[in-house]
Amino acid sequence: MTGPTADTTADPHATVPVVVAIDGPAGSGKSSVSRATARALGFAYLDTGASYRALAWNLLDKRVDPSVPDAVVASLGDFDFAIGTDPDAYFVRVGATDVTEAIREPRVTGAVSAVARIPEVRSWLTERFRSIMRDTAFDGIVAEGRDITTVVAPDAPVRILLTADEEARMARRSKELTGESAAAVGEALRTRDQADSRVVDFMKAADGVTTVDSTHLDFEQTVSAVVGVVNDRVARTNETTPRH
Ligand SMILES: Nc1ncnc2c1ncn2[C@@H]1O[C@H](COP(=O)(O)OP(=O)(O)OP(=O)(O)O)[C@@H](O)[C@H]1O
Ligand SMILES: Nc1ccn([C@@H]2O[C@H](COP(=O)(O)O)[C@@H](O)[C@H]2O)c(=O)n1
Repeated sequence: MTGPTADTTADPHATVPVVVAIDGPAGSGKSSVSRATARALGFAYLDTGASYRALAWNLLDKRVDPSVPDAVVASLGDFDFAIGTDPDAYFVRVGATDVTEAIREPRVTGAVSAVARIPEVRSWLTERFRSIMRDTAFDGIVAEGRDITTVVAPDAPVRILLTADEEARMARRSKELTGESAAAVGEALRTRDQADSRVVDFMKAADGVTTVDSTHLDFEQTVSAVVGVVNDRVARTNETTPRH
């Protein structure tokens, strides 16, 4: 299915990719819902958290301490990572190593916030994200993370805060991580949100950002709600964009 496209003002025959920016706290459904939304719209999907995770994985692999900013920044020079943006062919690689699964391990999750709070890391990755969004061959791209609506793509035509109350998020995460106790899963989720929200505010919607609260929605209903916001915002953007 082909999704909506945004008109450009300069050339009526040219289109720029529609950027759908989605932020939210841990376990709110950003990755799974964004990927399903991208699939439904025929768009690309950019998982920015996976890039922060890949960097944390690389540091642990090279025995660099993620809490030492100078060492982390120095490692960026030879940080060679690639991420798949086709929602049907998702992968994360560091050099020749496929780390798609490894970056979800608790040891990486436990290290990632320290890495993400370093300003040089944020600006280095932000540039990568912007170039991936700009160069996509798809009609649009759904990019999800913590600062996409506010820092990475504040001018995106569609900006969404995807949220759910803490109880629902903890329950969903616990279901996935069957090897860990619900208490440990809940504590890890809360600690990470607290650390991350000292760096960027993803708990409340910035001006112009639409909130989708999935607390009382199942997965399919949440995807439909997000697709509905995209179609509505793109239709409005096209109505108000002058044609030449
Ligand atoms: N509306 C929903 N109802 C039930 N389960 C859901 C819903 N939305 C997402 N989920 C499930 O919740 C779990 C967490 O979702 P997901 O990993 O996409 O969250 P996330 O926001 O990307 O988390 P993190 O930031 O920690 O990576 C997944 O198992 C997903 O399938
Ligand atoms: N835009 C973003 C995305 C992620 N982070 C940091 O990465 C961690 C992992 O993200 P997940 O979405 O995969 O859970 C997250 O805890 C943040 O520390 C970020 O800072 N900005």
